[in-house]
Amino acid sequence: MASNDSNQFDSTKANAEPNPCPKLRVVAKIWGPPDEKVGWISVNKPCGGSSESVAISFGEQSSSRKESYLVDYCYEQNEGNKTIYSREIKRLISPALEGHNSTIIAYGARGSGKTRVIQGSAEEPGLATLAMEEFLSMAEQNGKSITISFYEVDYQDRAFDLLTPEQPEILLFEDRGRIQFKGLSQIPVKSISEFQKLYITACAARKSVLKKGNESAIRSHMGFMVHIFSNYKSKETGYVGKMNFVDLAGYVDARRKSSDGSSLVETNKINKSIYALLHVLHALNTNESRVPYRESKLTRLLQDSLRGTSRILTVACLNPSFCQDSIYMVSLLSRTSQGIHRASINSTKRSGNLIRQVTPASHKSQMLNSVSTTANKLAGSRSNIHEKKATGVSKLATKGRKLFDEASHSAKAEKDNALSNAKNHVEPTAGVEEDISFSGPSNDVKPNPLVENDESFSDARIQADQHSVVEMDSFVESENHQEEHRSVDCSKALSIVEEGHIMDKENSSLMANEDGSPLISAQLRELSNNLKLLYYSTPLCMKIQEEGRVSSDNEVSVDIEEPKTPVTEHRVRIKDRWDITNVNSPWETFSTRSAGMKNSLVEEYLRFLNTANKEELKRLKGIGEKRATYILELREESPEPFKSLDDLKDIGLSAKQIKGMLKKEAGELFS
Ligand SMILES: Nc1ncnc2c1ncn2[C@@H]1O[C@H](COP(=O)(O)OP(=O)(O)OP(=O)(O)O)[C@@H](O)[C@H]1O
Repeated sequence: MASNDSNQFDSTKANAEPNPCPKLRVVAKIWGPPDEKVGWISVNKPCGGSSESVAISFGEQSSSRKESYLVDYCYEQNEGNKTIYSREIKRLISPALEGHNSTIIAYGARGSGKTRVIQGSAEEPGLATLAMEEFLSMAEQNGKSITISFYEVDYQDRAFDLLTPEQPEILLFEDRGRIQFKGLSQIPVKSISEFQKLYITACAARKSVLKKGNESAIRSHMGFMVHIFSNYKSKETGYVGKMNFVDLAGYVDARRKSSDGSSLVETNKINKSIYALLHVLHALNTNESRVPYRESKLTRLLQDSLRGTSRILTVACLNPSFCQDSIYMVSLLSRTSQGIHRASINSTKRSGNLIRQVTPASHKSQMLNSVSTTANKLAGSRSNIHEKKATGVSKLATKGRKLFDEASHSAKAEKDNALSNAKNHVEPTAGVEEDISFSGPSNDVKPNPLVENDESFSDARIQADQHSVVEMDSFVESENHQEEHRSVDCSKALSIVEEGHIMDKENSSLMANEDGSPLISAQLRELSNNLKLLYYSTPLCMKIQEEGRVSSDNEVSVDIEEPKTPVTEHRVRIKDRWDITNVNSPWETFSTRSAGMKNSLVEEYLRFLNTANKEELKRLKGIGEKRATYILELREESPEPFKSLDDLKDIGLSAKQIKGMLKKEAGELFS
C-alpha cells in the first residue's frame, strides 16, 4: 500500500510553520482513502496558513446540525505520518537533545488509527519510528547516546516493562523532584534496525501481558520512551532528556454494550485514565497551581515529560466511518487545548449530551453554528452483581481479618450497587453532568435530585463516596490480580530501600511487627471501639427508600428507626453501605455489615493519613520518620493525597504491605 503522504500534499501548508512552540498542541488526523471525502467530517481550514485554528465539523454534509470544534490543525487523508512528523515533531528533536522533554499522545476511539500514527506499518512508518531515525542520526553528530524503553499500562493502572521477558511491574518514586522508574528497562540503540527489532519485541510482549495477566482484558495504553544521554554509561549518569510516545487505549462509551468482550469495569477504568491525562493537560495548559499527576499511573509515568519546559502534542485520530466516540474525544481535546474550565470528569456518569460547540473568544476567526446533541438515555443498570463469598467464620478476630480477603466480593457488589444507583437516579437530562463538570456551571443541567434539599448530602460527598467505592474496587482487584498472576515480591520493594529512595526502617518494621502488638493511633483506637460497639449493638437501623431512595419531594431519607448507635455522624452519609433492608439471611446481614465496617476502617485510615501530624503518623505501623515526612510533603502538594488505599503505594508500600497493615488493624479490633 502506498504511503498516505501522497504528492497531492499542499506544499504551502507544509511550509507554513505551526504556532511557535505552544505548551500544548492539539491536532487531528483523519485516515481513509486519500481521494475520498469522508462524508461525516468536514474540515474548515483558514486561508491564511496554519497559524490559525482549524474547525472540524461532524455531521451529514447536508445537515444544518453540525457539531464543530477547534483544533490547532487537522491532517486529512492525503497528509500522512511523514507530514505530521515534519510539521509537528521534527522541531522537537533538537530541543530534546538539549534537555527539553516532549510527549506525543495519540487519542481516539477504538480502531481510529492511533497505532497507525504512533507505530506505523510496514508501508508507512509511524511518528515514533520517524523520530528515532532522526534521533539516531543527530545523536551521532552530537556525541549523544540513545536508549529506549517500552511499557504498557493496563486497565488496573499497573505499568509493565515490555523489553524484559519477565515483564516486571514498574514502580515509580520521586527522588529530588524527578520521577524514578524501578523495573523499566532501557536498552541502548544505535541503528534503526535495532530499534525496529525492539519495537516488535515490545508489541509481542504487550499481547502476552494481556493474555497472561488477564484473560478478559483487551485494552491498554502503550508507551515508548526515547532517553537521551550525553554519554551513556548507566541510567544514572549523563541524563539529558526524553521524548515520549503514547498510544492510548481507545475510548469507548461505557454505556454501550461491549462488542469486543471488554468488561464494564475495564472500560470505565480505561476511560478514567484517559480523563486523568486530559485533566493534567488541561491543568498544564491553564497554568493551574495544582496539576493532578497522581490521578493515574500513566500521568505519573509522564510527569517529567509533561511539566516545565516540556512540549506536548496530542493527535486526535478519526476513522473514516462515523464514530460518536471520536467526536467526543475531539470535543474534549479541543476544550483542553483552549483552556475551557473543567472540574472533574467521572466516567460512570457520562452523559449523552456531551457534544458542545466550542467558540472561545480567543478564536475569533471561527464563527461556528451552535449545536447540541439530543441526550441519550442512560444505559440500563448493570445487573452483574457478584455473589458474596459464603465462608463460615468461627472467631470475630478471624472475621475482622477476613474483611480484607473478602473485599473483592463485597466491594464489587457495593460498587455495582453504586453504579446502578447512580444510573437509576440520573434522569436523561441530568446526564449532562459530566459535560458541566468539564465546562463549568450551566443552566442546561438539572441538579442532581439526590442532593437537593439536603445539606448533609453534598454532591461532592456523594461523588466522593461513589468514587471511593470504585477506587476501593480498583485496589481490591489490583490486589487479587497481583496475587494470582503477578505477585509483586516484597523484597523488590525493599530493594528500592537500598537505593536510598524509600525507607527501609519503615518497611522492615512492618515485617518485624508481624506478630507483635500493634502501634495504633488514638484515632484508630477510637474507631475500633466505635466499630465494636456498632458491631454488637446496631439493629436493623437504617431505613432506606427502596426504589432510587429518593422520595417524591426530592428529599433523601436519612430516617433512623431504631435506637441510636455510637456511629459517628458521617456514617449516615454512607448509608448505602450499611443497607441491610434487602438482605435475606443472617449471613447476608452479617456480610453486609462486615463490608460496611471494612469501608469505615479504610475511610478512617485514609482520613488519618490526610490529617494527622507527624508524630501521630509515626504511631502507625509501617510509618517512620521518613515516610511521615514524605506524607506531609505530599499533603503540601495536594491537600488530600490519599483518596484510596492504592495511593499508599506513593509512599513506597506495596499492595501486599497495605493489605497487611489493614488486616492487622482489623484483627486488633477484637484482640
Ligand atoms: N492511515 C490508515 N490507512 C489505512 N488503514 C488504516 C489507517 N489507520 C488505521 N487503519 C486501519 O484501521 C484499523 C485500526 O487501526 P489502529 O490499530 O491503528 O487503530 P487503534 O486506534 O490503534 O485501535 P485500538 O483502539 O484498538 O488500539 C487497522 O486495521 C488499520 O490497518
